[in-house]
Formats: sequence, C-alpha cells, structure tokens
Amino acid sequence: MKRLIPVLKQDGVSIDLIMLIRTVLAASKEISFRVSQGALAGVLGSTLDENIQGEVQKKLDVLANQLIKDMLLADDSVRAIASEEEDHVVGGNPQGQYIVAFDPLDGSSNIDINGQIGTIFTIYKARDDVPHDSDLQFSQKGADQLCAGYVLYGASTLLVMSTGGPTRCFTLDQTHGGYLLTQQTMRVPEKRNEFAANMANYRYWNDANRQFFADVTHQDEKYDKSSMRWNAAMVGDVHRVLSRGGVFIYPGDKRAGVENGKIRLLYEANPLAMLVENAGGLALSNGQSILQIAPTSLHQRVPIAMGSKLNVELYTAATT
Ligand SMILES: O=P(O)(O)OC[C@H]1O[C@](O)(COP(=O)(O)O)[C@@H](O)[C@@H]1O
Ligand SMILES: [Mg+2]
Ligand SMILES: [Mg+2]
Repeated sequence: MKRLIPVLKQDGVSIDLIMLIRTVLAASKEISFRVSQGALAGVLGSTLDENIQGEVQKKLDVLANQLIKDMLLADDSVRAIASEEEDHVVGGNPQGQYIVAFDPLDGSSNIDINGQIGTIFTIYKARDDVPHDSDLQFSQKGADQLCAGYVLYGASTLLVMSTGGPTRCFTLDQTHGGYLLTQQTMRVPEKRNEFAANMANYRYWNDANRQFFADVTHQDEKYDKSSMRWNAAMVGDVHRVLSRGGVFIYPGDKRAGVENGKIRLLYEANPLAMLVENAGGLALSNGQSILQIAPTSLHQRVPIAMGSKLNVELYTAATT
C-alpha cells in the first residue's frame, strides 16, 4: 500500500503544501491516540465554557483545537488560522503562504458515547491584499481551496482528502503511525435513497421541507425503499455518503440563530463540498453551488444538501 507523501507527490502537490498537510496530520494522530484512550486520557465531558456560537465546549473540542493551533502556528508556512473554537482569526507568520481553517472536533455530542467524530480542515493560499491576521484572509470562495480533508476517528482512523484532484481515502496504520492509501478514488453513486437529516427539526421547517420529507418517509415512488441515517456528526454522515451514496441535508429553520441551518460555511460545508464534488457528487445551498458562495463572515452558516447528484437535485427542486 502506498504511503501518503508519494501519493501527494504523484498528484503534483508542491513540497510546501505537502509539508503543511503533514503538520495538520501530525496533530490528527495525536488526537486519534487521545480519542482511542477515551476516559483513560481524561478527554470525556464538558468544560464550563462556551464558544462564540454559544455552544458548550467539550474537553476534547478544546484539546483538539489547542493541539492543531499550536502545531500550525509553529509552522512557518502558515499566515493565519481560523477555527470553530476561536472567535477570530489568529495570525501566524506574516510571510507564510497559506491559511488554514478547521473544525477541530466535529460531532462533539458523540464524544461521550464513543460515537463517530472527526477533524475537518481546509487550506487556501494567503491573501496579500489584506492584513495577515484579518478575518478577510478567509473571505475566499470554497472553489479556491487548495486542499480539503477530514480525519474520521471511527473504528479505524481514516483520512479523506483532495488536493484538487480525486477524493482519496487513507487509513492510519497504528503500527507505524503513517497514513496508507486504501481507496484510490472515492465515487458517490448517482442515486441512493438514503437520507441524513435531523427529523426532530420537522416542527421548525418550512412547508416545502416538510412536504419533501413527508414524501420520503411515506415512500413516494421517487423515493422507493428510502431509509434514514443520522450520526449527529456531519463528518460521519458525509463519510457514509462518500462511501455508498445518499444525501446529507441541513436546512435553515424557524429557530432563532438557525435560520441558515447549523453547518458553518468555512470549515464544515466548503471542505466537505469539495470532497463530495471531486467524488462525482453535488453540494448545493438553496440551489446555489456551495463552492461559489462569497463568504460574509467567519462563522457564517449555510443551509446545505450534499451527496448523490440525483437526490440533491430532487431535494433542491422540491424546496427552492
Ligand atoms: O443534531 P443537531 O443538533 O441537529 O446538529 C448536528 C450537526 O451539528 C454538528 O455537530 C456541528 O458540529 P460540531 O460538533 O463541530 O459543533 C454537525 O456535525 C452535525 O451534523
Ligand atoms: Mg462541526
Ligand atoms: Mg466542532
């Protein structure tokens, strides 16, 4: 099995970018180890703090954020970072050529139940036209991502990543501590009636979304043999979609603060959209390509539907 770096070199990725990806992955290996140790490593439970989005921070949210942040800020190629757990952009080396955004721990509510969790990351070229530590560094479209990936801390630790070409899957070999290529090219099937949505939000959805999910659950012939899957961790749900098709949907709803759904554009929607589209799937927000959205703020949320092309199109036709 091929190791990560030769694969990246073969894909034509520059040495500088490869070195930065290595930094992100070094942090992921440390997180993977702590996750596998669970209560033994003291990583379960909550802190007394909230992040800027009013969510209670879990100990592992804080730990994962600190590990990734420290490693990235020690890397000279990093001009700035943005994280779900940081209110604002944190400046790095003003001469660094890259910026990195990440969700250090996605699926925080799964930490304490030994469920699927992951780290999502994205890398862009730094902007020379704005200060190095400005939020505006990250005011770039998802289509400009140089690299997008996630590490899924599941039964095995997987890395799913694209550097502009195909979406590839690597498995962390715990015996030597490196990621090995285990799926050369991931392909999202064109259609699969497997839906991931938080159905408990039905009461908050608009009529179009209610009607769509009523059709799905009442087996309208278009959604023959449909089934529901919900991990409460987008990274796990999107991994299933990438592996065998289906669709992940998080619409906006009537709750204050959830008008645009819960998924953050910069470090959740954009990287996962790039991975899904580079595997032949589709990722839309109210009918618009997620990757073409011009960001308006760092922690901006967007309604999303991503996965098998036909399923995303059917959903979009019914709700926009
Ligand atoms: O179950 P809910 O509250 O509707 O929301 C679940 C969604 O929120 C998220 O957990 C947000 O991620 P964090 O755990 O990083 O805050 C998504 O991964 C997930 O799909
Ligand atoms: Mg998240
Ligand atoms: Mg998170």
